[in-house]
Amino acid sequence: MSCDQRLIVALDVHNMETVQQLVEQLGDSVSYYKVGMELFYSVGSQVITYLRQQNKDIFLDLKLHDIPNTVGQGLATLTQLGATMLNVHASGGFAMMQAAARAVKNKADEMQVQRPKLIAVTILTSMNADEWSALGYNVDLSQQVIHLSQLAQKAGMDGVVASPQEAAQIQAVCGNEFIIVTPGIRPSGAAIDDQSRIATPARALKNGAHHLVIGRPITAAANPRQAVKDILQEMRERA
Ligand SMILES: O=C(O)c1cc(=O)[nH]c(=O)n1[C@@H]1O[C@H](COP(=O)(O)O)[C@@H](O)[C@H]1O
Repeated sequence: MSCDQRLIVALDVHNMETVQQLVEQLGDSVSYYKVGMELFYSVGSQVITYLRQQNKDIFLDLKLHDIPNTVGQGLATLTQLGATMLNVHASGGFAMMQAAARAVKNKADEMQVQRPKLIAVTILTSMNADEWSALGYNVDLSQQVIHLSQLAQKAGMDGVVASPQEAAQIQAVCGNEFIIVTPGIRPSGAAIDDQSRIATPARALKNGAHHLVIGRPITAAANPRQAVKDILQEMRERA
């Protein structure tokens, strides 16, 4: 089974044994993995070293959100790990995103390595309209996703994380080169879990997503390799 760079499998587990089992089981069918808070807080940078040894691309998803200096310094450190892509929260603001972009570029230049892509999370895919309005913003959720995407682009981000439901609008205003990463992907019939703004893999790709982040529909499946195979099939047939 050949892999597809558009699929990023979220390794939301908390020990190296499970990581190794999954990566071995998925073999050549997956070339891109996401390491998030659960795994990174549990095992630290050894997972990055391991995935690099396996020649995998890595999205290190730690969603930094703090004052510009703190985020910049944190990202400079993370840049040294050699991940393919890093992220921050767009709601940290324009100056924070600028500081983030600058810090990653400076560190990569200093180390003479390829600069990791840096993307901004717009509004979490778990959030629905009711939860959004409870936060007190007087703007439509999807409008805010578009606004944050434009702000992120202006601040020098390479792309955004958004739901597949907003991908088409983001592409329309930010262009084809701007990377759109969509979690909230559920193959038809799969459990929705804590996600809200979801779509199938095929729909997400049609809407313009460059990468699909998929976790539990693969990692919690009885047969993760078969789950990947089915998802890849769906991506190819209907994309
Ligand atoms: O930045 C992310 O990756 C992310 C942003 C977002 O808005 N929603 C979201 O679900 N994610 C991540 O994407 C993954 C989705 O996992 P599943 O819901 O299991 O497919 C999780 O690791 C989340 O941390």
